[in-house]
Amino acid sequence: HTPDHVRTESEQLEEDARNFLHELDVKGSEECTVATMTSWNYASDITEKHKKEKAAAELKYAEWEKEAWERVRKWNGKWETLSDPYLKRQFKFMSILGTAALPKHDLEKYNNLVTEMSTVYSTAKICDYKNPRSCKLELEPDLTKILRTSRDYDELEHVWKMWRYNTGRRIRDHYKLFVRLANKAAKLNGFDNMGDMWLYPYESDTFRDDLAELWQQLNPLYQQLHAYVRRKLRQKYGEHYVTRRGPIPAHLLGNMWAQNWGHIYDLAIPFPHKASLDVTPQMVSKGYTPRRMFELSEEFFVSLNLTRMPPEFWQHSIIEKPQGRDLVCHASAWDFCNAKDFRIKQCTEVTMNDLITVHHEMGHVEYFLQYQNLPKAFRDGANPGFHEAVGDVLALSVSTPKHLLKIGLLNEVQDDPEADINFLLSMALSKITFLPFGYLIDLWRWDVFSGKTLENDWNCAWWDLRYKLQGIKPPVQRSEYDFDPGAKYHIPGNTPYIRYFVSFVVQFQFHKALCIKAGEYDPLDPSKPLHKCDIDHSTEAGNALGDMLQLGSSKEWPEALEILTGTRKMDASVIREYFKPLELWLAKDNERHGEFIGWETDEILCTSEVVKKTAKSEEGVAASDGVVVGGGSA
Ligand SMILES: C[C@H](N[C@H](C(=O)O)[C@@H]1CCCN1C(=O)[C@@H](N)CC(=O)O)C(=O)N1CCC[C@H]1C(=O)O
Ligand SMILES: [Zn+2]
Repeated sequence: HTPDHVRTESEQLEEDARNFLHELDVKGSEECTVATMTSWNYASDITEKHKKEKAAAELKYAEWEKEAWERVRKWNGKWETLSDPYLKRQFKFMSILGTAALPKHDLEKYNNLVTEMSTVYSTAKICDYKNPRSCKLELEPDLTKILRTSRDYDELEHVWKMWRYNTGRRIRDHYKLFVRLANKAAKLNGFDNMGDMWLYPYESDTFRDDLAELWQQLNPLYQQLHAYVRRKLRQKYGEHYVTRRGPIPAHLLGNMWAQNWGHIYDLAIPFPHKASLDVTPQMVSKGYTPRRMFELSEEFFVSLNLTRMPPEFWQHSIIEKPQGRDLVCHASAWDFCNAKDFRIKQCTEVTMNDLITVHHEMGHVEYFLQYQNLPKAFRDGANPGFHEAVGDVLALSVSTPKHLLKIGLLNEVQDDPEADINFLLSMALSKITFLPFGYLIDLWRWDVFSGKTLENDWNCAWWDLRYKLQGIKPPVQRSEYDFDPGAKYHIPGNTPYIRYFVSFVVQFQFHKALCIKAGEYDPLDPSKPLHKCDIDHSTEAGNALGDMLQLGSSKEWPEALEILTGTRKMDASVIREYFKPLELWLAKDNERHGEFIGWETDEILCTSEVVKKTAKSEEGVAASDGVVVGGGSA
């Protein structure tokens, strides 16, 4: 036998590879902690000082990434011969350098553009419609509250228009430079453009086709819901504003981007004499606080035998909007790469919608916790869509009337077909309405990165997609003077978006698998339909979910999906099964009202000219100059 100190050559190579990767892993995590901390400081307190510190830290981190990448490259030709797939996969991921491949001055410009666009978005304020002297309204909580609660057509139009005037329009030129530098970085990484580089984590060369197929399967259900909601909005606002066969004006849907129509549930509820399922009033009357909302979410994870939040989480998270300073209020979850410090930053309001967002963000942290001991190269979702799905899966259980009764937010559950339709409609107003939006954001961006959409067509290409997929239109005509994509966080924030579309499909596949494990769903038992399942306190379900989350990105996502659900493919039939009773009801209801399914228009939604509007005509200019325009009744 060979003495144990004499290894074969391949065993020696494997031993060296392990030591090499471990050393990079330790150093990489330390560098990541420093960079993340300065990013947190900027995002939670936007000042010149924090911006500078963040810019410096980003350059320093890029230097480390470049050094690590050059050391990995020295293993080219060797790492591919390793027998252990776990090691090979780490080398594969670490062979992609990212934007750090840019020359330093380009990278500095790129980073500053992203920070500048984010700052414009996060600090934008507009003048109040009713009181044009007050010009300090912010997106959170002011504008989201108006979009949620106002039923004043003109006030909604003012807010919708002015938000875009003070955000998207102001970063259009930044974005031009950003796209060029992003594509330069992509090419340095061997990709044709940044859109292709963004799809790399999905490890599939049929990914775009698979997405198109999913949308085809889901579009019919969306069209039925769209027709039904259009009728309800026509009843509310009149045929002049909401026509029988036309697209829906985008500012009437309860949300600044028309991505979630949950806040117009009161206008659309099918059976008004049945209990409303928006438990916001109960949350307020029971004295819910943001802290209580986070603890409620944590309790759900713990009831599934998943991991509790560490002390640092409660110590350092920001869960209520701090007063007296600018910050990025858009909710986010943070992993500080040290298996200790995990945070959420959220300007939480006491509403049901925010309770769902709390679960969404906590889902990210739970994933961070489940894979915290993996090598850094594997500390990601199996694909980015999986990361977006974790919290939403739990929220599917929390949203059920049965669960809301359990936690005292409903005092009775009516178990009858009409109550069922009311519930399914409330779910569809956030889950089905989101699908075309979740798909089109990166359809637009992929075409921008690939050059298929030219700079002069950016805004009208956006409205083509918004019209074609969502069946909505801008309340006022748009032009290439505007840049409406820039009014949505993820564009200035440079966060890919297709992950959310993937999540909204796979979260129902996860839900179904977990409900079977929890004994809460049985396809053959009509008393246990998928939409009534609540997995809370099921350790079988929790352990199965945990087993998948612990893989991080160490396995290709079809394998991770198979471990949990038994299938290797994204499958739209599960979300359609969940909403089946509603789909049948909508088809009948639309038929009964002779509703036109789909939309058409001969309006020009967006002109390709640059129609420059003078500031006066656009802004609710302060009354100090005596002329109040666009501000409604003085
Ligand atoms: C409210 C939520 N904020 C994002 C999220 O939580 O995904 C934030 C901002 C961008 C990335 N991000 C993170 O927190 C990441 N660090 C998570 C990770 O680690 O991958 C969000 O943007 N959502 C939720 C529903 C649809 C979409 C929207 O609101 O349009
Ligand atoms: Zn998310």
